[in-house]
Order: sequence, then C-alpha cells, then structure tokens
Amino acid sequence: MTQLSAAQTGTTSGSSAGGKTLYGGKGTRRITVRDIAAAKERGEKWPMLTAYDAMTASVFDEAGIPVMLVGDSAGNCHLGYESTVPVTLDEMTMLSAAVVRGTSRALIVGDLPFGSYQEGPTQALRSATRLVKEAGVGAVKLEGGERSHRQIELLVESGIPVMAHIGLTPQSVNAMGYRVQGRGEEAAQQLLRDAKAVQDAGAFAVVLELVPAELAAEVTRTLQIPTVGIGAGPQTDAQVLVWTDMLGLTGGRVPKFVKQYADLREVMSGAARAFAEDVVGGTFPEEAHSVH
Ligand SMILES: Nc1nc(=O)c2c([nH]1)NC[C@@H]1CN(c3ccc(C(=O)N[C@@H](CCC(=O)O)C(=O)O)cc3)CN21
Ligand SMILES: CC(C)C(=O)C(=O)O
Ligand SMILES: [Mg+2]
Repeated sequence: MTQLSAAQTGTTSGSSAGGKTLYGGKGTRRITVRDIAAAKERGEKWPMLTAYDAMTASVFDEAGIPVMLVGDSAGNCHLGYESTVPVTLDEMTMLSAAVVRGTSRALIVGDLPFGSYQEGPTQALRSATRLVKEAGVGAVKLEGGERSHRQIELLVESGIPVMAHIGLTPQSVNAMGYRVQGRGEEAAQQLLRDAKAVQDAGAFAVVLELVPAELAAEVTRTLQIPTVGIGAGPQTDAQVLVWTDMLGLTGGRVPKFVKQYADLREVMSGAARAFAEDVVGGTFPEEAHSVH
C-alpha cells in the first residue's frame, strides 16, 4: 500500500495552504498531510521544529514553519525529566492542545509517549484518538519500524495520519542507549526494512534519527513518502530540530547534530539579572511604570 488513503490526504479542495510551497507560502488554512505529499513530488525541502507551548508555537507559526512536532522531548526540554521515558499521555495531550491553540497554519503532529502504544494497535488507537479529539492534532508520531507496523496500519485505517520514527528511537534508551543506528551492513538492511514497513503500513512521513548520511540518502531515494532527518545528513526531504537546542536554551550538552541559531539562554539570563539589579538598586519601577 504505497498510495495515500483518503484519510491521510485530508481535504481534496484545490486551495493550497501556502500558495505554492510549504515554507514561504502565503496561505492561511492549516497544512495537511496531502500538502506534505505534494512537496515530495515537487522535490521541495521543508523545516520542522518541536514546540511545547502556545506562545513559542505562535512565533514559529508566524515565521512560517509548516510542521510542528509536540515531541515527547518535552520530557527533558520542558518538564524537567531525565529523558522522554516518563512522559505521560495526559502530559502530551495538555501540551499538544496548547500548541494547536497557538497556531493557525502549521500541521501539528503529537508524539505518542512511551507506554501509550506498545501494547498493540488497540491501545495505539485509543491513545492517538485522545490526541486528535482532546488536543486537535492533525497527525501523531510513534517510534519503531517493523515492530510498530500494525499500530500504524490501524491508525491510518481509522483516519489518523501517522509520522513514523526509525533509527535512534529515544523511548528505547534503556535498551539501545543514544547511539548511531544503521552502521554496518546488517543494521543498514534493518533500517531499510523498517523504512519500507512504515511506508507500506501507510505512514505519511518518517523521521530518521542519528543514521549515517549516506544511508539516509538511500532511504530518501527509495521511499515515496518524505523523510525527516535529525542527525541524518543533508539529503533527507525535511529536517527537524528540538527548538530549545536550536535557540540555545537547552542547558548542558546537546547532540552534535544541533546547529544553534541563537543564544536565548544568554538573552534570558541577562534580562533576569538586569531586572534583579534594577529592583535591588531601586531603578525599577520608574515614573512611566507607575500609576497614580
Ligand atoms: N534536547 C534534546 N534534543 C534532542 O535532539 C532530543 C532530546 N532532547 N530528547 C529526545 C531525543 C533524544 N535524542 C538524542 C539524545 C542523545 C543523543 C546523543 O547523545 N548523541 C551523541 C552521539 C552518539 C553516537 O555518536 O553514537 C552526540 O554527541 O550527538 C542524540 C539524540 C534526540 N532527541
Ligand atoms: C527529536 C524528535 C524527532 C522527537 O521525536 C521529539 O522531539 O520528541
Ligand atoms: Mg519524540
């Protein structure tokens, strides 16, 4: 099954969300998985960022980011956990709803957290349905290739578009660690099988995390659905980064695939210190900030 089902492609209206391109288009309606499929046919690359709250999401929406992922990286980047493993479906539902409320154009993809789909297709459908009905996401993401294909099939059959995620799958950190995947002939063949399995199950896109650039390029050439790379080299159809990494807000070590486009940590701590000094020194508030 390599053709997109009606459920995945959403509206059949000819109007496009961005005029001609996913990024830089002027359209106002929400982007659908059908627009994503059309971008691959045009050979167009597109950006994806994570978001965990309405304000940040509204900034990225206004900047024209066409797809946002409410990642379970919220676990370590937003909620203060050590990893993504403890994140609950209740937490993902609350954060996803906020991101949907903060945006009007981006396609919002909600990450299914660890434990919310591993029991099988029925559990996956129950969990994904919460993200769709209670949070209003346009698609969900789950980890695993061949091992998750039955879950993907049922969700897609049920009208829920699915983004798959293969290579390094962080919810399995206790089993696999945070290590490059797909190195060596056997692992490369497994990654290719995983990529084909999620496409055949009906996924509309697939994240390739921490895989050798040459292998990611081969998967991208082989698949009809777009690949979204993170630490997967320059040849994937799309690129995703965790927003706090990209903007320099994550404390401590960040993965080597991160490019830092700003230093928000420095900006924010500078502002906090300036405020504190004003208060301690009595230079804030001034007359302009006072009422009489
Ligand atoms: N802040 C943040 N950024 C992310 O990209 C991210 C998260 N959190 N949490 C969820 C997953 C976990 N991810 C990770 C976590 C660790 C590495 C890491 O330690 N990578 C090593 C390379 C390891 C190797 O070479 O085998 C690195 O230095 O990049 C990579 C991706 C990606 N995701
Ligand atoms: C790193 C991306 C792909 C992700 O799954 C997340 O942010 O949770
Ligand atoms: Mg995730």
